[in-house]
Amino acid sequence: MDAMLRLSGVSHAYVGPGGAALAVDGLNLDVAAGEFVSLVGPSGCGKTTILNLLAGLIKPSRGTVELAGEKVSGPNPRIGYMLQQDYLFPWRNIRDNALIGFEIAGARGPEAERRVDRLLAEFGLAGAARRFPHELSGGMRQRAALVRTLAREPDVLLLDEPFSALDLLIRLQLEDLVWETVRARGVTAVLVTHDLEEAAAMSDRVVILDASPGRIRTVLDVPASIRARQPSEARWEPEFGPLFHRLRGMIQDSEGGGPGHARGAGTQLDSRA
Ligand SMILES: Nc1ncnc2c1ncn2[C@@H]1O[C@H](COP(=O)(O)OP(=O)(O)OP(=O)(O)O)[C@@H](O)[C@H]1O
Repeated sequence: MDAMLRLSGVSHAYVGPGGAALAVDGLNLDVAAGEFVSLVGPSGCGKTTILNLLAGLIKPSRGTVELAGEKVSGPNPRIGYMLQQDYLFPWRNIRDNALIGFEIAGARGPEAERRVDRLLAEFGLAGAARRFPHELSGGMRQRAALVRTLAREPDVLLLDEPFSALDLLIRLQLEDLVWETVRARGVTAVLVTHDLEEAAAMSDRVVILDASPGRIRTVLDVPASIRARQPSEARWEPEFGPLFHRLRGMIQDSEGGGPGHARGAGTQLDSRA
């Protein structure tokens, strides 16, 4: 299958007063159309930098980033980006927040409004359409942010820890919602997360990055039985436990530690998550 996203020999260095620091080093990665890939690795290993490169928000110091065979040279409406914070405008109601992308593109009209209203209903937000962000729960705000991102029908969804600020139950609901949405629409997704369970339950493949600078240590294929189930159900599959333990072992290796290096329950990569 042709790659929807392709990173070829990509390196990125941030230049500061102390000189240049390499955040991503010679990365090669293909993500097929409709595939769901997670990036995991120790804090500072370059995960967000990789998403920003894919989004065209920063340019690689070396190598190329391609979207459907075309070089990414700046932000592209075919790519939607969702972050841990919802970044909803507090002075706009939920519906008007969701329509902002169309307004910026000069494309707000009856068709755009119909599309947003449909998505708001699908995401259980029809009754909240005229409410303002401060009147909603964190989970509802993230759903509203998701509606805003999906309204322009992106081919690619980049997700940078979008669930990490939410309570566990809300997080599980949103994982299912995002998973179902991208599967149903054939969207290509790249998720950055510190939650290994989340990565294993949502993805087709998990990319494990080395401590620093960003290099791929290994890529783990998720078994078909897990991929076939929505994330909340996938966790009950017999193969899930062994997969999780393999993933945790690889992460400990990538951090340069052995079994004694495990932290807490071992599902999170750092204390922030
Ligand atoms: N704007 C920037 N200027 C300078 N250095 C930066 C900048 N952004 C990130 N870095 C550095 O690049 C490296 C990779 O950062 P990045 O945020 O991509 O890692 P990460 O894996 O997403 O980290 P975390 O898991 O903590 O979010 C880190 O050493 C970080 O300090």
